[in-house]
Amino acid sequence: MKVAVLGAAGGIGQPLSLLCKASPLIDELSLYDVVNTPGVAADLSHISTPAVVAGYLPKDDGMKHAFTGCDVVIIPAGIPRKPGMTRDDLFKINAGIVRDLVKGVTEYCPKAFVLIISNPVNSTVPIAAEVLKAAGVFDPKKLFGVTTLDVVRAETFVATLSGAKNPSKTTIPVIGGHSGQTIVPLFSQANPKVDIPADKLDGLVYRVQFGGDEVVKAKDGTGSATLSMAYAGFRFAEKIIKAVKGEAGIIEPTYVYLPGIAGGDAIAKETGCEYFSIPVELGPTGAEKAFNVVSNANDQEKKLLEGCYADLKGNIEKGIDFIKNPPATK
Ligand SMILES: NC(=O)C1=CN([C@@H]2O[C@H](COP(=O)(O)OP(=O)(O)OC[C@H]3O[C@@H](n4cnc5c(N)ncnc54)[C@H](O)[C@@H]3O)[C@@H](O)[C@H]2O)C=CC1
Ligand SMILES: O=C([O-])CC(=O)C(=O)O
Repeated sequence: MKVAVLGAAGGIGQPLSLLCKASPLIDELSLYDVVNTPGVAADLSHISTPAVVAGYLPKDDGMKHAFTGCDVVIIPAGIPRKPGMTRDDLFKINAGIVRDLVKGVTEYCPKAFVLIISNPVNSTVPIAAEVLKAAGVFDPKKLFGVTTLDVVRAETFVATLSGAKNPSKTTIPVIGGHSGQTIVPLFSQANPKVDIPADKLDGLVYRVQFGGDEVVKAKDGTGSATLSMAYAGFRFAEKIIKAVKGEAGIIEPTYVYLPGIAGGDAIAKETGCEYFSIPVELGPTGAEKAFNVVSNANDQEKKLLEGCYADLKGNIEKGIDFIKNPPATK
């Protein structure tokens, strides 16, 4: 199992690489960034776990060496938000970064599972899909927008009300996209059931939708969530790796191209969105089945979903357009 982290020297990349190095499921860890990967790799390589670590920079065919033979590619490369910015404000810089890295994937590891963390996820995943399509290697079951941090936040914040001792033992579908009102937690479908006092519900939903802003504000100009994102990114990557290795029954929400996944067409029709975060069952070939939790949303959640669709469709179009009609100066 060879895993690459692209943007490995960054705020997310370093702790995510640490978690990968600590995992007994990974044999080879490839760290790629435009800066500092030799140092990060040297540091991690002293940890006494099986994974063999190597760091690469763009020079000396670094991309080729870093990507070749990879089974899983995790992409947290790109700039983070500062206070006052939306995730969409990151598009100008991060769209081109994701495009170029995924072009590298098409050349050197076209069969890899690709996990996109770089924001705006609502648009960077369609960008990745268009690049993979253009190269004739798009497998929708293998491309994922990582929305696990929204799920992790929902689990954590709901526990402050329910008093659950281990927040991660409550399953909460968080669906839609990964920004503001496109993030829709379906607390009515929590398992085990959670009782949320009516006067607390709006505040709880808001906290899940704008949890990222809470961290951006607290970090006061030095970046956005990195440690919780590394945790969430590793949690999702580990689930993919376990599914690939044959573990059955793994289900997690993730942002996927719905028409390419069993059960996805009906959800795309109902939501009007081709890309959507939805619980999917993971298996050896990737996202094997999408679960239509949208149909079971209650009235309050249906209202939230209307707000989600309105924003998400534009974000998806913007990503697709970036590849189909490239701006002259990018
Ligand atoms: N999906 C999610 O839930 C979350 C996504 N994010 C996003 O993750 C991204 C990274 O955030 P941080 O790690 O905090 O940023 P950072 O600035 O600390 O690290 C980004 C890294 O990417 C590298 N990089 C830039 N261009 C590159 C290229 N062409 N090839 C390889 N590496 C390149 C930089 O050198 C840097 O080391 C941001 O876009 C942020 O918005 C952050 C938190 C949650
Ligand atoms: O808020 C941000 O910009 C980073 C992010 O996606 C999150 O923390 O959910």
